[in-house]
Amino acid sequence: MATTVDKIKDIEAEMAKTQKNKATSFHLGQLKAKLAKLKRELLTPSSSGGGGGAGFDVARTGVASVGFIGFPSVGKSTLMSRLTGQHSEVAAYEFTTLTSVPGQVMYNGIVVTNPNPNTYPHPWPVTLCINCAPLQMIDLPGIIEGAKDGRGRGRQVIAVAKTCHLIFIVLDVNKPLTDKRVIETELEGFGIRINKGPPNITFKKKDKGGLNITNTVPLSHIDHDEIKAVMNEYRINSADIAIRCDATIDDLIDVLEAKSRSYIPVIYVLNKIDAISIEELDLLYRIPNAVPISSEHGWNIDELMEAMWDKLQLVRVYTKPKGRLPDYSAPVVLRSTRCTVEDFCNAIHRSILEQFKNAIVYGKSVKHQPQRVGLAHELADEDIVTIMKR
Ligand SMILES: Nc1nc2c(ncn2[C@@H]2O[C@H](COP(=O)(O)OP(=O)(O)OP(=O)(O)O)[C@@H](O)[C@H]2O)c(=O)[nH]1
Ligand SMILES: [K+]
Ligand SMILES: [Mg+2]
Repeated sequence: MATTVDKIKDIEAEMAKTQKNKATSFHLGQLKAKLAKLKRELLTPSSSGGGGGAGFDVARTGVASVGFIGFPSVGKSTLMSRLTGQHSEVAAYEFTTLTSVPGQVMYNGIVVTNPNPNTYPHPWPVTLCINCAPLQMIDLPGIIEGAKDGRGRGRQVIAVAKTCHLIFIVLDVNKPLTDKRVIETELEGFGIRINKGPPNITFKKKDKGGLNITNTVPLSHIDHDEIKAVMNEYRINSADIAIRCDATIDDLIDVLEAKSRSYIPVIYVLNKIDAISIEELDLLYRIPNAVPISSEHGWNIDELMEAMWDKLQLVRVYTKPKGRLPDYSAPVVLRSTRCTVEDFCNAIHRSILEQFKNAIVYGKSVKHQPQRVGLAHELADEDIVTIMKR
């Protein structure tokens, strides 16, 4: 019996020899959908095509975790030791790291809360926040091309990265830059979408009425035939599909496969810049979302930390006990997708909700300084909050 990998190869071969035009678009849509389903099968651990074997996942600590992905010997473990002080074996030979190694870094973002009372929305003096947030770093074994299809232990490695809040794709600047594309393809093949959000497509299944496809922008990549072919392949006969971006067939499939897709920010960590010239370094600075560093020499690590903080989009909220100054020593750190007053209360202690009356907020999330808000109010970075009890 043909394995899932074989079936995938067959479909890919057929797609390669099928020219894209009006007459073939239905067929191509069908093939793409088939391919997506087979790939999902491959990623489901219990499937026959699956790699099996123990995973590398680790207990999560801190407010967010950052996974290190890269080819062997690009310097992931050197970076890990540099950032966290956590020892992770470093050596010149490939596959030195054999399992996941977690460590913690305290992001020491210094927050100047009141540089100018006229422009800053609260009346307290300049204060520094030192320990801003504990972040978990996860050093991982090196992967090789074909990892997503089961080569080496790449699948387990990428599976850990898929549950992280940020991925460092670590590259050796002495190696060809095409490595970047290879790693991206590995992650994409595993359902990870890099530095982008879900496509702006809404999709609602219905019991009857057929397919109702609307688009608010012209579609230059797909026609309705292709969309129908994909839906047909997913056995969806009736649905409202509203497309609000110039979507591709892959975007549509991502929406249908939403459960197995993860949208994760990535920083390209371009390591070993100690081995190149200034002219070469200038070129590296043109690559978007990249930070050139030297793990070994500790060069540009601060810039990497800042880029990490920006990408994580964490929200620091300071508590202000009634009648006292805000406590800047230890912010409550929330993720930007879950940063309501209710999330804030839960992060402190569950029991707070039982006595909650309202919250008094100073900061960027409110129009008036201060403003009384309820549980559903979304907080912003550096807000100051007093919880009023009943
Ligand atoms: N010149 C230079 N060498 C580095 C740098 N960082 C790491 N190395 C060297 O690169 C080699 C591999 O480093 P590791 O940290 O073990 O690389 P890794 O990516 O963890 O490797 P695996 O665990 O095998 O995947 C070692 O010889 C390091 O000393 C750097 O910034 N500059
Ligand atoms: K190594
Ligand atoms: Mg290593």
